[in-house]
Amino acid sequence: MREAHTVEQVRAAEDVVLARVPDGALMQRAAGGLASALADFLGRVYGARVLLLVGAGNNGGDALYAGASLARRGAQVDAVLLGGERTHAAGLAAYRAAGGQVVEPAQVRDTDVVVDGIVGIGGTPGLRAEAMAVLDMVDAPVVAVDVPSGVDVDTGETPEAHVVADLTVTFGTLKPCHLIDPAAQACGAVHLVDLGLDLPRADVVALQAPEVRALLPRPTPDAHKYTRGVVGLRVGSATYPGAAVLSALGASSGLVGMVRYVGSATDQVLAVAPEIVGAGRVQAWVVGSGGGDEAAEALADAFADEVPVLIDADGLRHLDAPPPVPALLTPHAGELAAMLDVPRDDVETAPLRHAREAADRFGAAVLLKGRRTLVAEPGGRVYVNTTGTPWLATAGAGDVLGGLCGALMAAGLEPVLAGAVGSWVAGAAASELAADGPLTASQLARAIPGTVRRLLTDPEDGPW
Ligand SMILES: NC(=O)C1=CN([C@@H]2O[C@H](COP(=O)(O)OP(=O)(O)OC[C@H]3O[C@@H](n4cnc5c(N)ncnc54)[C@H](OP(=O)(O)O)[C@@H]3O)[C@@H](O)[C@H]2O)[C@@H](O)CC1
Ligand SMILES: [K+]
Repeated sequence: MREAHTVEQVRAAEDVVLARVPDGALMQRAAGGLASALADFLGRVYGARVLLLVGAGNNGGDALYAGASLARRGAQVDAVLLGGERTHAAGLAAYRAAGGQVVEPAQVRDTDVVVDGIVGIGGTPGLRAEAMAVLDMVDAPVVAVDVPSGVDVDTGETPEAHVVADLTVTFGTLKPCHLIDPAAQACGAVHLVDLGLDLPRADVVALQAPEVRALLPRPTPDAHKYTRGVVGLRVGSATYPGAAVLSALGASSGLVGMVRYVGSATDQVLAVAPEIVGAGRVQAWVVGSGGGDEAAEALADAFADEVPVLIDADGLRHLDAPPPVPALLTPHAGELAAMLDVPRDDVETAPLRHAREAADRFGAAVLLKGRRTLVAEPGGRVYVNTTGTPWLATAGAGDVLGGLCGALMAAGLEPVLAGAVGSWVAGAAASELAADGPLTASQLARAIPGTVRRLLTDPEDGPW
């Protein structure tokens, strides 16, 4: 599992290590990792041109020590000191001793890479005018030190100007900005340098293949269809039968023993999945996708069964109070905005904050769909999904996801984990199917069993 810790958690863990290692040792470790990552990024060191943008704090110190290391190995390194007098003194001395040059902004030359050491976890969001001016002058790939300067580290928000990096080399642990959009998009690839920190439990995490594999329900040797769980679908409507079909395909990925369908699209559902049966006892309901005006009644019927419910799309419109059963709500940004009565733009610029707020307000797990889908539990953890491809932004993919997550709930996963595992599997299936090309929602649903099989047999070897 990848964990993202807050600035406060990182500082506390660093303090413990700083108290027991010699002065500067932690920064040397960080800068050593940064220098190696820069060497890998450049492909060569001798003769490579490197431009350091050095801010006033320790982030600039990291850049200077890494620059010194590259200069000693024959790189031509220039540094612009944006912090003036307050530049990290020991880092600057080491840098000069290694042959690194200090230049004025006006002297900035063509370079092979820009190293953003403007500001790290000690910064406030935004970039100051001088930093922006220098960034405007250069046209080269950017490697960010710890975080892309200017982003909000703890929330992943980008309220002001910020660096957009090709690679971010971070230290000790990830921070929320490395996982959560929109800041995550400004990080480029993320490389973590281990500092040996002893860190507490993180509130922002991203499941990886081994955890997903461990969480996936699988039949015991003596299983029968009822012990594996039965999921019920109250989705689709006369107007939107397709949503029922896609939800049914998502739920029929083989992860539960049986799927039931109750609604007005039975013929269409049976045409694609003849194993689906009608009304009866279930361990979880899926309500809402394409439900139109039928969704209100479907929701009330589902609640009456007192089993966990996944509520999507039209079902969310009828939710004005916390659901009376354990629930997973699966809005996209527009639906979440309506649930919280805020503009859609607010949700898109601050997805973490709004997913958490909705989870608290509705007392339910909230899965906010997006490039980086978030699954928040009330007052607790947020799971960030890192699988998937931009091609997954296609009509009906949400219906498939709803069916899949509902099946996982029926199989016994608690709502937040059903959301985290389901979104991981759907993203992984999309990547396997079409990392670089188009896919449709029905193709996605049909790809899920194969992805699950590969994950169960060889978790280290997928394209995830
Ligand atoms: N702790 C450790 O042991 C280790 C820490 N490590 C490294 O240290 C970094 C944290 O260093 P830090 O605490 O010195 O803060 P840092 O991020 O450099 O910035 C603070 C300075 O920036 C300024 N400033 C603020 N906002 C600004 C803005 N928008 N634009 C421009 N300037 C702005 C602010 O000054 P101000 O001008 O506001 O008075 C202040 O002087 C961390 O990210 C990692 O890289 C590693 O070496 C591993 C070991
Ligand atoms: K930085």
